[in-house]
Amino acid sequence: MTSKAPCPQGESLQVFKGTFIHATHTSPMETLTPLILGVNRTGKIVFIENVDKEEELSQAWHFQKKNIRVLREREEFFIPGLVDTHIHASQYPNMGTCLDLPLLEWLVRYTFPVESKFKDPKFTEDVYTKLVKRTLRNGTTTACYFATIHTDSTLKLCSIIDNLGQRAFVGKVCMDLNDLFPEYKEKLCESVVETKRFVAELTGREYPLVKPIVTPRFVPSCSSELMQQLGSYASSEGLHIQSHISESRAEVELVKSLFPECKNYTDVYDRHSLLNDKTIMAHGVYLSNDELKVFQKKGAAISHCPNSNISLGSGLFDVRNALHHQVKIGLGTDVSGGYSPSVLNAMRAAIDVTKILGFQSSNYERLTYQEIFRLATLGGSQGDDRNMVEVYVAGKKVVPFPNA
Ligand SMILES: Nc1nc2[nH]cnc2c(=O)[nH]1
Ligand SMILES: [Zn+2]
Repeated sequence: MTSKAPCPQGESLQVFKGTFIHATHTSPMETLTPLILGVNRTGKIVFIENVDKEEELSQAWHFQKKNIRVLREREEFFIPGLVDTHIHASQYPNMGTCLDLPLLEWLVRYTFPVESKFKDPKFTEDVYTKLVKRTLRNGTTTACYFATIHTDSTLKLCSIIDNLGQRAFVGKVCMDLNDLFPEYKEKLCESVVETKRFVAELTGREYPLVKPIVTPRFVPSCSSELMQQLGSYASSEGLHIQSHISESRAEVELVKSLFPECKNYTDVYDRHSLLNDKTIMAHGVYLSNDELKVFQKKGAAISHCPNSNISLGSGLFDVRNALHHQVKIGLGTDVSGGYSPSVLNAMRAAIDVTKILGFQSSNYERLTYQEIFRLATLGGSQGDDRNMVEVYVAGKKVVPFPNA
């Protein structure tokens, strides 16, 4: 996206004029008005300038001023696309239901059964098409998806996303332990081989916007051997990693009992090479300050999933404390632990959570609306190195995260 683009003759453009609102590292919400923006046929922004350049631009780019779409003042405005940093595409059939149990029981009773159904190609195509269309309608232009353990079904999700034009990281779920629902798990070797097949096939398809992400489900579902192999594979290939961490008290206790030699939950992932600057971990409600320091040091990010944390009764994640520790934070809907596929809903839930934390301690520094807007946009894009393009607004270079 650059204002210094060349100006080919006769290229057909869509041109818009109006208020633009965005977030930067130094300002959680900045209103730029009025600006004029041109988009070419491939959907690329070719210029953003002050409106006083309108005449000059219309000559350079050969568009007629009567064709400019002028946004209604105070009613219409542009914002960046919303980023959902944690969503289970495969849990869409359960969305809005089945929220009467805490996490570990909820997984066994409702979640593993629905995910098992994705071995059926017809079911896969039907559900994933509806889900991706729904997230796009809700303004999600980028998403980090969990699919299921089924490789071909997960590849189908990728092709649907590519077709519908969303930007995404997609993970084939890896899990080799599941005593409570043994129909839904893989063998250790199968999980690793299938992850490699998934990555190879997806990479080979060269979708411009859809990339793989290595996805161990969470510590209780993965053997130490599986985590080790996934960690070293992700490192050797430079792949992104996603999982869950410290979502509920019972889960944290379970992990403690499974890995008594580790200092804490974060240490388990760290010892298995799963914590680095390409990692995004969902929830983090019960992370200690020591663990947050490790996140900061490693450059790992947290997906704040407030709707899910409340719906499953997991707890309240303290975003302010994590930001004080300089940890990267984005917002996640966590469908279907969260009952809504909308990042706007996640923003509302994040506001509720910060208010509740404010009720609990009088000197708590609540998040502002503007900071929550930044979490939903720029915050969620921080780990995506594909965003590292030069951005010019009205001829001025914008550096979203100068120190990142
Ligand atoms: N919310 C949520 N937490 C998890 N932890 C492990 N799996 C899941 C899941 O599917 N949803
Ligand atoms: Zn989740």
